[in-house]
Amino acid sequence: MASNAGTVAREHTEPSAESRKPTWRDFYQLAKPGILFSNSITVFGGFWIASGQTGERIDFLLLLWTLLGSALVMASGCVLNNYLDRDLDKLMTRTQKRATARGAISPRVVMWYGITLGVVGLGVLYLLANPLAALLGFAGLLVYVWVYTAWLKRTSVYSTSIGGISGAIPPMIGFTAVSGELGAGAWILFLIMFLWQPPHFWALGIRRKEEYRAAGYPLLPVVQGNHATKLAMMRYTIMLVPGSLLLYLYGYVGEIYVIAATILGMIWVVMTLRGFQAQDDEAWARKMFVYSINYLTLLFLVMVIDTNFVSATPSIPFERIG
Ligand code: HEM
Ligand SMILES: CC(C)=CCC/C(C)=C/CC/C(C)=C/COP(=O)(O)OP(=O)(O)O
Repeated sequence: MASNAGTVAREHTEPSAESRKPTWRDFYQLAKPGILFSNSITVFGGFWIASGQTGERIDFLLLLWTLLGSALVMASGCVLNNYLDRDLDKLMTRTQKRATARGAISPRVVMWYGITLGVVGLGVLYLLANPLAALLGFAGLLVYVWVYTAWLKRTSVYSTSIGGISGAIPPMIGFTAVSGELGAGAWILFLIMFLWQPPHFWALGIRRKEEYRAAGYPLLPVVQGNHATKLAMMRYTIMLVPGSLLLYLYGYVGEIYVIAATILGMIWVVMTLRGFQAQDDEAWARKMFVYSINYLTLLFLVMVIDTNFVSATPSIPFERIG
């Protein structure tokens, strides 16, 4: 199936000499900047709520190093993901313009670009944050590049859920950069991100099911169909509501967060339920995908605004203290 589709895709999309020329923009895009930005929001969230528990000033220099180090490590993961997926990325409209799929940059250069980003990023985390933050970065990289990209994405319907472990690590990096240990807050943020990712990705999977099928990826919508995928999405969005409230139960955030997280989560559950009556699954899935990103951004925004700062030291920014 995959090889037939591949022949068809290649016939229509053989890149011209012009499209083969690499640009600086290609190198930038290989790091998947949109995904880096959202993941950095979660690093920031982890850093901020851990800072709330220390009773000390926010260490803005440490914040800067943590954001830089984690962004470099995540960029490394994205570049290496593009490197490893360059054959199948040719077969999907969504991905075939990537420099790796067009053959615009030599695979060796891309591989070394990814490795360099990773080594520098892990070095920044190790030397300027702490060894635990670096270790988590390394674990995230390993899961994303090796377990998800090189292994499960091509072979298993469980790739999305297990790959979600890597996307749940960035807020833990932010948290441990401050605390130096894996406190309850780190695990709760892990849980929130772990539950958020499958509905985020399956929305896209339903919308682009035929592309994924043609490329040969055993994604849930491809293997079990839209209905089974909607049921699975519902399980995750429902669990996300109580999951997100654990931050309040453990004293990291206040009541404003509780109200916002409940409303945001319930909207997502209702949207998921509406999927069972949708006339047009692709249109519904597009809305679900957009909402997943808005949900994540708003949840972390409110989390940061309503962080409980345990100390009444007036030097803490925004005076959201005590
Ligand atoms: C198992 C984990 C994940 C999978 C499989 C996944 C999959 C994807 C895919 C395939 C796209 C491309 C959409 C397109 O080109 O139309 C995408 C976009 C996006 N993802 Fe995820 N994602 C995951 C985790 C995350 C995480 C952890 C974040 C952020 C915290 C995130 C944020 C985004 C954002 C902001 C976009 C849109 C921007 C862009 O396409 O550059 N994703 N995701
Ligand atoms: C600490 C660390 C390194 C964490 C990794 C964080 C990270 C980059 C999470 C995002 C996961 C993601 C975008 C998966 C999509 O890959 P895909 O291959 O399904 O997407 P594609 O088809 O667009 O390439």
